[in-house]
Amino acid sequence: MGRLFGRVTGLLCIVILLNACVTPKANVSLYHQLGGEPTIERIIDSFINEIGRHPTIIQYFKEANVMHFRTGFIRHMCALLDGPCKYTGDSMVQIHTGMDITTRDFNIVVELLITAMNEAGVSHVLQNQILARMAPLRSEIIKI
Ligand code: HEM
Repeated sequence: MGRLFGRVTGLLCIVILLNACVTPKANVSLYHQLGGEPTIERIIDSFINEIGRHPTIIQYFKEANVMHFRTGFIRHMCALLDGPCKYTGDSMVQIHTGMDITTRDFNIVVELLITAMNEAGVSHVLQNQILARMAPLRSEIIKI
Protein backbone atom coordinates (compact mmCIF):
# COMPACT_ATOMS: atom_id res chain seq x y z
CA MET A 1 0.00 0.00 0.00
CA GLY A 2 2.81 2.35 1.05
CA ARG A 3 4.68 1.49 -2.16
CA LEU A 4 1.62 2.17 -4.30
CA PHE A 5 1.16 5.52 -2.53
CA GLY A 6 4.81 6.31 -3.19
CA ARG A 7 4.43 5.51 -6.89
CA VAL A 8 1.26 7.55 -7.26
CA THR A 9 2.89 10.49 -5.47
CA GLY A 10 5.98 10.16 -7.69
CA LEU A 11 3.82 10.10 -10.81
CA LEU A 12 1.88 13.15 -9.62
CA CYS A 13 5.15 15.05 -9.06
CA ILE A 14 6.27 14.26 -12.62
CA VAL A 15 2.92 15.43 -14.03
CA ILE A 16 3.13 18.67 -12.01
CA LEU A 17 6.72 19.28 -13.15
CA LEU A 18 5.88 18.61 -16.82
CA ASN A 19 2.88 20.90 -16.53
CA ALA A 20 5.10 23.65 -15.12
CA CYS A 21 7.36 23.29 -18.16
CA VAL A 22 4.65 23.68 -20.80
CA THR A 23 2.17 26.03 -19.10
CA PRO A 24 2.80 29.75 -19.70
CA LYS A 25 4.07 31.36 -16.50
CA ALA A 26 1.34 33.78 -15.52
CA ASN A 27 3.27 35.90 -13.00
CA VAL A 28 6.56 36.38 -14.91
CA SER A 29 6.48 38.98 -17.70
CA LEU A 30 7.07 37.82 -21.27
CA TYR A 31 10.06 40.18 -21.28
CA HIS A 32 11.70 38.29 -18.39
CA GLN A 33 10.72 34.86 -19.72
CA LEU A 34 12.46 35.82 -22.95
CA GLY A 35 15.68 36.74 -21.15
CA GLY A 36 15.29 40.52 -21.16
CA GLU A 37 17.13 43.11 -23.26
CA PRO A 38 20.03 40.88 -24.46
CA THR A 39 17.64 38.38 -26.08
CA ILE A 40 15.49 41.13 -27.60
CA GLU A 41 18.65 42.71 -29.08
CA ARG A 42 19.74 39.35 -30.50
CA ILE A 43 16.29 38.81 -32.05
CA ILE A 44 16.15 42.28 -33.59
CA ASP A 45 19.70 42.10 -35.01
CA SER A 46 18.81 38.81 -36.63
CA PHE A 47 15.48 40.28 -37.81
CA ILE A 48 17.27 43.23 -39.42
CA ASN A 49 19.62 40.79 -41.20
CA GLU A 50 16.63 38.84 -42.51
CA ILE A 51 14.95 42.05 -43.72
CA GLY A 52 18.19 43.00 -45.48
CA ARG A 53 18.24 39.68 -47.33
CA HIS A 54 14.60 39.79 -48.43
CA PRO A 55 14.19 41.32 -51.90
CA THR A 56 10.61 42.54 -51.34
CA ILE A 57 10.76 43.67 -47.71
CA ILE A 58 14.05 45.58 -48.06
CA GLN A 59 12.27 47.90 -50.53
CA TYR A 60 10.18 49.35 -47.70
CA PHE A 61 13.36 50.26 -45.79
CA LYS A 62 15.19 52.08 -48.63
CA GLU A 63 14.82 55.47 -46.90
CA ALA A 64 14.91 54.20 -43.31
CA ASN A 65 17.63 54.84 -40.74
CA VAL A 66 18.48 51.30 -39.62
CA MET A 67 19.96 52.30 -36.24
CA HIS A 68 16.88 54.38 -35.45
CA PHE A 69 14.65 51.48 -36.50
CA ARG A 70 16.70 49.09 -34.33
CA THR A 71 16.44 51.25 -31.21
CA GLY A 72 12.74 51.95 -31.76
CA PHE A 73 11.79 48.33 -32.45
CA ILE A 74 13.72 47.07 -29.39
CA ARG A 75 12.01 49.64 -27.14
CA HIS A 76 8.60 48.88 -28.62
CA MET A 77 9.05 45.12 -28.17
CA CYS A 78 10.33 45.59 -24.61
CA ALA A 79 7.23 47.65 -23.70
CA LEU A 80 4.86 45.29 -25.55
CA LEU A 81 6.20 42.35 -23.51
CA ASP A 82 5.76 44.22 -20.19
CA GLY A 83 9.45 45.01 -19.81
CA PRO A 84 10.82 48.05 -17.93
CA CYS A 85 11.00 50.30 -21.03
CA LYS A 86 8.65 52.99 -22.22
CA TYR A 87 8.12 53.33 -25.97
CA THR A 88 8.04 57.03 -26.75
CA GLY A 89 8.30 56.90 -30.54
CA ASP A 90 5.56 57.62 -33.07
CA SER A 91 2.45 55.42 -33.07
CA MET A 92 2.24 52.38 -35.35
CA VAL A 93 -0.29 54.26 -37.51
CA GLN A 94 1.94 57.35 -37.80
CA ILE A 95 5.00 55.27 -38.73
CA HIS A 96 3.40 52.95 -41.27
CA THR A 97 0.93 55.33 -42.93
CA GLY A 98 1.65 55.73 -46.63
CA MET A 99 3.85 52.60 -46.84
CA ASP A 100 0.88 50.74 -48.38
CA ILE A 101 1.93 47.50 -46.68
CA THR A 102 0.05 44.49 -48.09
CA THR A 103 -1.26 41.60 -45.97
CA ARG A 104 1.15 39.32 -47.82
CA ASP A 105 4.16 41.50 -46.93
CA PHE A 106 2.97 41.85 -43.34
CA ASN A 107 2.89 38.03 -43.12
CA ILE A 108 6.39 37.81 -44.62
CA VAL A 109 7.69 40.22 -41.94
CA VAL A 110 6.09 38.04 -39.25
CA GLU A 111 7.85 35.02 -40.80
CA LEU A 112 11.18 36.90 -40.70
CA LEU A 113 10.57 37.67 -37.03
CA ILE A 114 9.80 33.98 -36.36
CA THR A 115 13.07 33.01 -38.10
CA ALA A 116 14.90 35.53 -35.89
CA MET A 117 13.24 34.12 -32.74
CA ASN A 118 14.17 30.58 -33.79
CA GLU A 119 17.77 31.69 -34.29
CA ALA A 120 17.75 33.19 -30.78
CA GLY A 121 16.48 29.85 -29.40
CA VAL A 122 13.08 31.18 -28.22
CA SER A 123 10.66 28.35 -27.39
CA HIS A 124 7.57 27.96 -29.55
CA VAL A 125 5.29 28.42 -26.52
CA LEU A 126 6.88 31.83 -25.89
CA GLN A 127 6.92 32.74 -29.60
CA ASN A 128 3.17 32.17 -29.78
CA GLN A 129 2.57 34.47 -26.82
CA ILE A 130 4.78 37.18 -28.33
CA LEU A 131 3.03 36.93 -31.71
CA ALA A 132 -0.35 37.11 -29.94
CA ARG A 133 0.69 40.49 -28.49
CA MET A 134 1.67 41.73 -31.98
CA ALA A 135 -1.36 40.38 -33.86
CA PRO A 136 -3.73 43.21 -32.79
CA LEU A 137 -1.32 45.72 -34.41
CA ARG A 138 -2.13 44.35 -37.88
CA SER A 139 -4.91 46.85 -38.51
CA GLU A 140 -2.59 49.73 -37.55
CA ILE A 141 0.04 48.63 -40.08
CA ILE A 142 -1.61 47.03 -43.15
CA LYS A 143 -2.77 49.29 -46.03
CA ILE A 144 -3.09 52.50 -44.08
C1 HEM B 1 3.71 43.68 -35.87
C2 HEM B 1 4.44 44.17 -36.85
C3 HEM B 1 5.25 45.44 -36.77
C4 HEM B 1 5.66 46.16 -35.69
C5 HEM B 1 5.42 45.86 -34.22
C6 HEM B 1 6.41 47.29 -36.21
C7 HEM B 1 7.01 48.24 -35.41
C8 HEM B 1 7.77 49.28 -35.87
C9 HEM B 1 8.40 50.27 -35.03
C10 HEM B 1 8.33 50.30 -33.51
C11 HEM B 1 9.04 51.12 -35.83
C12 HEM B 1 9.72 52.43 -35.42
C13 HEM B 1 11.11 52.35 -35.08
C14 HEM B 1 11.51 53.79 -34.81
O1 HEM B 1 11.26 54.29 -33.70
O2 HEM B 1 12.04 54.39 -35.72
C15 HEM B 1 8.84 50.68 -37.20
C16 HEM B 1 9.39 51.29 -38.30
C17 HEM B 1 9.27 50.80 -39.57
N1 HEM B 1 8.49 49.75 -39.98
FE1 HEM B 1 7.39 48.56 -38.79
N2 HEM B 1 6.44 47.24 -37.57
C18 HEM B 1 5.74 46.13 -37.96
C19 HEM B 1 5.53 45.70 -39.24
C20 HEM B 1 6.08 46.27 -40.35
C21 HEM B 1 5.92 45.78 -41.70
C22 HEM B 1 5.05 44.56 -42.06
C23 HEM B 1 6.66 46.59 -42.51
C24 HEM B 1 6.88 46.53 -43.98
C25 HEM B 1 6.59 45.51 -44.74
C26 HEM B 1 7.26 47.61 -41.67
C27 HEM B 1 8.07 48.63 -42.12
C28 HEM B 1 8.65 49.58 -41.33
C29 HEM B 1 9.59 50.59 -41.81
C30 HEM B 1 10.06 50.76 -43.25
C31 HEM B 1 9.98 51.35 -40.72
C32 HEM B 1 11.00 52.50 -40.70
C33 HEM B 1 10.37 53.81 -40.93
C34 HEM B 1 11.41 54.90 -40.98
O3 HEM B 1 12.26 54.99 -40.10
O4 HEM B 1 11.39 55.65 -41.95
N3 HEM B 1 6.88 47.41 -40.37
N4 HEM B 1 8.05 49.56 -37.19
